[in-house]
Amino acid sequence: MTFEKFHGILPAFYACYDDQGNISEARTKDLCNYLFDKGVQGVYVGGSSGECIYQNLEERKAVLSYVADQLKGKMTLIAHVGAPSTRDSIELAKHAATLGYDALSAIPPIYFKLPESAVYKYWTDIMEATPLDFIIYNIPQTTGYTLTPSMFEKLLANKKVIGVKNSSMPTMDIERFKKVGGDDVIVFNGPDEQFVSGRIMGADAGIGGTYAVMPELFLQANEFVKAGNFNEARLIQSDINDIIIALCSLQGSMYAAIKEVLNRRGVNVGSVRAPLEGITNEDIAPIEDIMKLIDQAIERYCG
Ligand SMILES: CC(=O)N[C@@H]([C@@H](O)[C@H](O)[C@H](O)CO)[C@@H](O)CC(=O)C(=O)O
Repeated sequence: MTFEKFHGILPAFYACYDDQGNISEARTKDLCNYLFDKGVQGVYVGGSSGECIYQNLEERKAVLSYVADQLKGKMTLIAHVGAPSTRDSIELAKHAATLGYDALSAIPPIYFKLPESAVYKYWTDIMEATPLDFIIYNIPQTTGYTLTPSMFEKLLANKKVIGVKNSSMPTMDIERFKKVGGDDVIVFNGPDEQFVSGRIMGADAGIGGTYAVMPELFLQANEFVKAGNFNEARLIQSDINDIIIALCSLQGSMYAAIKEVLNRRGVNVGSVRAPLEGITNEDIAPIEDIMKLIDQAIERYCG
C-alpha cells in the first residue's frame, strides 16, 4: 500500500485566537498560509497542540472548516477528532469527512480509566461513522492509556486503520508497531525530541507540536535521514533539542512560547487558553534568545 501523501513533516496545528481569546478565522488562515509557504507536507488539526481539550464542539468544527478552506488540495489534512464522548467524536468525524480531510485520528477515551473493550469500541465507532482512513493516536503520558502491539494488531483487522501516531517516548514502540503492520501501515513519530531516532527505528513520517515554529529544521532533518546522512541528522536533532528544552523552560507553557515566537515572526496566532499559562515579562528575553537559536540552526544546516 502507498502512503506517499502521509510522508514527510506534518506540523500539529496550533489553536489561533483573537485578542479576546476566541477562535480567529483570519489568524487560523494566516497560520495555514505560513505553513504552506514553508513547504510542509501536511497538518494535523485539532490535537494537543490545537488545544482541543479546551475547546467546545462548535469551535473545533470551525477550526476544521477554516483549515480545509485554506489548505484543501494543497497538502495532506488529518483531523484529530478525539473528544470526551463517542458522540462528539463522531460529530467531528462526520464534519471532517464533509470537508474532504484525508484521514481521521483520535486519542483513546480520557478521564475514566476504561477497559480495553471500551477503548476498542470507541475507536471502532468513530471509524464506522465515515469512509475516511483512520490513524490511532498513542499518547500514554497524557491519556493514561498505552497502546500495545497486540491491540494495534487487533485494530489493524479493520481496513480503515492505516497507522498510528506514536507519541510515547520509547522509540522501540515505533519499531514494534512497524513490525506488527509492516509496509501496510504508516507510523508517525510523535516526540519531536527524538524525530531522528524515531525515523531510524521505522517511523515513516512525523507529526509534531514544535514543527511549526522551526519547520525548516525538521524538513532538513528528514532529508538527512532519507539521505542516510546520520551524523548531520544527529547534530540537527541536538540543536532542535536545545530549542525544545528552552521552549519548555519558561513560566508560560511551551505553546505560549511557541506562539510568541510566531507572533514576533509576523504570524499572529494569539496566545493560549487557560488553564495553559501565557508568557510573562520575564519570558521575553529568553524567547528572543530562542529565536536566535532557531535562526542560527537554520543558517547552520539549511543554508
Ligand atoms: C504532548 C504533546 O503535545 N506532544 C507532541 C509533541 O510533538 C511535543 O509537542 C514535542 O515533542 C515537544 O515536547 C505531539 O506528540 C502531539 C501533538 O503535537 C498534537 O497532538 O498536537
